[in-house]
Amino acid sequence: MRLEERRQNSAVIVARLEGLTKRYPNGTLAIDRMDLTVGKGEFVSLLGPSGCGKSTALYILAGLANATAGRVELAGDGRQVVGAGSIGFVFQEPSLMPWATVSENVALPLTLRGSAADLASEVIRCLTMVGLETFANAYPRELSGGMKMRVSIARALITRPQLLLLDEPFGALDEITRARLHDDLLHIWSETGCTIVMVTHSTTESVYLSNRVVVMAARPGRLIGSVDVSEPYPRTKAFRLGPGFSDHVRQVSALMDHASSGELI
Ligand SMILES: Nc1ncnc2c1ncn2[C@@H]1O[C@H](COP(=O)(O)OP(=O)(O)OP(=O)(O)O)[C@@H](O)[C@H]1O
Repeated sequence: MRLEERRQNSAVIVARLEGLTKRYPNGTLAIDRMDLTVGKGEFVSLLGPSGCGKSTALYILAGLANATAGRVELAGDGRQVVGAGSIGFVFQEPSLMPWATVSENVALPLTLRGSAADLASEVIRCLTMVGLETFANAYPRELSGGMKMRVSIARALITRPQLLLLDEPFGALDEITRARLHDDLLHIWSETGCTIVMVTHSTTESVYLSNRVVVMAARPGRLIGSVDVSEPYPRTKAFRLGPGFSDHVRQVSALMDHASSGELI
């Protein structure tokens, strides 16, 4: 999808959280009245110190956890239920079935749904997007950490989601693998036109990838500010080395300092 089209689309709302509050049964107030609107085609990062409720917010957005109070709207149509299939989720760990091949792992969401039509070609389409088409018959034990994460991303893409949610997907990877996956994720975002919300701990990662970085603070988990990364795509190594990148990293770091002030680390 072209940038201009993305800008027009971002007026269309894909997800909206209003007054989102989550209290766990043990009394922990994980999120306190969080408001967030995500426009179609956006790449939004949720950043904040450990325990500020990033994953909880993402799980609620995905329909994998319930809010205690507040509203979750998806696709801007006022529905409060998550439309299964229009959301893809990438977990922190690749969480692959060790006894199944790469293809079988990627096919899982469609297999569970019982929709077998075009299964093989859909699997190849997704494996090609992550550069693993020649590993279709391999087993997870034969793959590196980065390749396992690629399989996990391919599995999330198999339902052609409008909204792709990623929970700190690159935290365990080395720097070079991480940088490659950043570029591949941006390519997938551009090719599919999907909307992305990603949880991360990394200020630089959030600035490199996103058009908007939303910063949260802990105890209670809440939103404290956001930075629009108004730098053009495609983003390349030149962007990482340029002044636009460091300016935005400074802005996000200032919010992170604010988010972490008074925290015990
Ligand atoms: N199932 C649970 N029961 C009780 N408390 C929980 C549960 N899950 C998370 N919490 C607490 O809720 C708060 C928010 O947790 P969450 O995992 O959403 O934060 P996070 O920002 O994603 O953290 P991290 O960056 O460390 O993954 C934390 O204080 C955490 O201990």
